[in-house]
Amino acid sequence: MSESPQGDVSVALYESFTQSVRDLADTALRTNAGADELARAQAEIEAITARLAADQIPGTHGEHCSTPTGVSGWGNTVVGIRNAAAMPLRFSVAGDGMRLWADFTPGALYEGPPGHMHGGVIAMLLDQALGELSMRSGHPGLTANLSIDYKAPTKLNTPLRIEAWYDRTEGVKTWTRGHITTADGTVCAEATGLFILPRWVRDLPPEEVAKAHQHD
Ligand SMILES: CCCCC/C=C\C/C=C\C/C=C\C/C=C\CCCC(=O)SCCNC(=O)CCNC(=O)[C@H](O)C(C)(C)COP(=O)(O)OP(=O)(O)OC[C@H]1O[C@@H](n2cnc3c(N)ncnc32)[C@H](O)[C@@H]1OP(=O)(O)O
Repeated sequence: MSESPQGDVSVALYESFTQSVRDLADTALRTNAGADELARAQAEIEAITARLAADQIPGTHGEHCSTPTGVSGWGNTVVGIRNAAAMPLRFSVAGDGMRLWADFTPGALYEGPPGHMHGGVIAMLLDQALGELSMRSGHPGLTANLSIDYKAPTKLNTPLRIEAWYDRTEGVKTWTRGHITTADGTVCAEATGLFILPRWVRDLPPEEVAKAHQHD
């Protein structure tokens, strides 16, 4: 059993626990249960929440578990394995760090136009993909600019692929690009991002900056 930063809980158990919470959110959205059943379920959910809240970290997971250059990803709203609001995306990264991708099928929780993904959620996923690629390519930074062209409606409950690749670096500025495609290769949205190594990181000793990475 691998140990988490917070104790002797395995990663697999965190993943499975959080997936159950996600399933609850999806089911809560789509259930046809009547008033009595909803009231009973609500009381049970609130009891579980109170039980788990009896021992919890203050603030956010990232604040609690990060160092200046070692960013904790477990609470991340796109990839966080402990974040029930995250899909979560699971990126594969090319050996040279110059490209990454993830396959996913968004469900009802991510709806904007009926039956379609919310444009803000699309932007959020692309921000993460392009930002994570910036880091994986060895040029970490915060998003300074993200530009998105929405080319075709992005259907829910349909297999999609998100992909990001390296473009170029000029000093502290790195540009990456990416898109979301359907199984037949239709591009639903494409993006360009500018990621800047912030001044407060630039002011760290160079050996600290070189260690910038994302961990559990
Ligand atoms: C906490 C992470 C720290 C990052 C590095 C460390 C470790 C990274 C490791 C892991 C990261 C992990 C996961 C990341 C994955 C995905 C996360 C998704 C990404 C996000 O969700 S992230 C949140 C949203 N994001 C923000 O919250 C940024 C708010 N913002 C700022 O924090 C500042 O605004 C900043 C830092 C952008 C710049 O500030 P600054 O003081 O460091 O830079 P400064 O002013 O010195 O400019 C230097 C040169 O950039 C040019 N420049 C500046 N801003 C520009 C702009 N907007 N457009 C075009 N050019 C611009 C200047 O013109 C100058 O250019 P020149 O040198 O050519 O004159």
